[in-house]
Amino acid sequence: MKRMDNPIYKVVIVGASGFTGSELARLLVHHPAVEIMMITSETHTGKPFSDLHPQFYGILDMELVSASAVENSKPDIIFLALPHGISMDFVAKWEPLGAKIIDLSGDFRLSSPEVYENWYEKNHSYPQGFKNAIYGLPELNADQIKDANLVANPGCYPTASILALSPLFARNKIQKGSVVIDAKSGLTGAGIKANATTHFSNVNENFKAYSIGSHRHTVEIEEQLSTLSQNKVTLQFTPHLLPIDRGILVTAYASVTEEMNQEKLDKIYHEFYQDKQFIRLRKSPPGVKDVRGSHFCDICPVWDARTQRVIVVSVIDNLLKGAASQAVHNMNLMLGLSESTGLSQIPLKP
Ligand SMILES: NC(=O)C1=CN([C@@H]2O[C@H](COP(=O)(O)OP(=O)(O)OC[C@H]3O[C@@H](n4cnc5c(N)ncnc54)[C@H](OP(=O)(O)O)[C@@H]3O)[C@@H](O)[C@H]2O)C=CC1
Ligand SMILES: CC(=O)N[C@@H](CCC(=O)OP(=O)(O)O)C(=O)O
Repeated sequence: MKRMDNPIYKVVIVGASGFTGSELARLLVHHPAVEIMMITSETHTGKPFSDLHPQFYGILDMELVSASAVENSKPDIIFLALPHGISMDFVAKWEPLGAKIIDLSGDFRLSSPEVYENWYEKNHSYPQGFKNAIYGLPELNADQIKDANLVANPGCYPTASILALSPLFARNKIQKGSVVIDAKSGLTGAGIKANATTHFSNVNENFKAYSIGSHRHTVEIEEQLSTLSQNKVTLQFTPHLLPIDRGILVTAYASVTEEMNQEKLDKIYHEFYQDKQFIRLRKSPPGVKDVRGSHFCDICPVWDARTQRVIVVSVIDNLLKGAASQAVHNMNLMLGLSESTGLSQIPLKP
């Protein structure tokens, strides 16, 4: 039920036929301060949304329209749930419309077009966009997000990795060059289109690393942790593909710059996240099902006295805290709403 005493903001989901687009719809359909005014797809224009995503049958049967219809629609918020390399053209075209734009792709997450072109190995068609884009990780950037007109929603692996290590980097407790991030993602991280890598028989009962030493999320994590610590951070990041639908589990390893013990480590994490309602600090290592379907990031920092290293485990749902619910959190901040509006889902377990 929409609250009629609140303004109802009009939102558009561009790329609603995909995984993050459909998760955005699931969150926004019951969000008390917004109305979904338009959902777009180029491939499925004219079809009811619930034909593509039958979980919405009788709930959101609205027809998908071409993205070109956005120009005449005067939305307040535009979510771009599009592949990187595609979003940038829509941002360039639609910034003058005056709507606030939340881009779920990687097109504006990095510090400059040059860094983007280096890691994404393609030209950037709208370098001017970098000037206005704010990195949309609410736990670190809430104040800037509130005033932003263009938010670059973080990548899924970077969300889990940055949140796992931020308390230590913010206090400059990490020894230079010591960080190793071992990350595992469920298959929906690869988007809705099947390919050889995501073919059932290549994934089922299988488990493998990919993009070793070269994944584009490496630089996204490095840049954010460098900004936080005001020191240039270089780290190793290795993603793996898990034979599950959704969920990311990160295990991060690091050496520290001063004497440490478990109590001290816990204190650092509790102080850093004390007012962050979607971060849950855990005493035992969390599993991906502990956060599935929710906006939570569960984190368990452990001091390994034998090796004198920190081991931090963090889990998120890649489609939610790693994408759609993070985008809604950003929207709440941009509209001056309570941060948790529409984000109170309890994780789905078993
Ligand atoms: N999946 C995840 O866990 C995460 C994804 N992201 C990012 O979010 C974005 C969306 O991801 P996801 O939902 O998984 O992707 P999907 O592949 O599931 O969906 C992307 C949608 O974009 C639309 N699209 C593709 N090309 C074009 C085009 N040229 N013009 C207009 N629309 C187009 C497609 O719709 P149609 O063909 O119907 O037009 C498609 O449904 C990506 O940038 C991704 O990297 C970020 C964090 C996590
Ligand atoms: C499992 C899987 O394939 N994951 C994707 C990352 C998903 C994501 O967040 O990608 P963007 O930065 O493009 O938004 C990958 O490794 O490319």
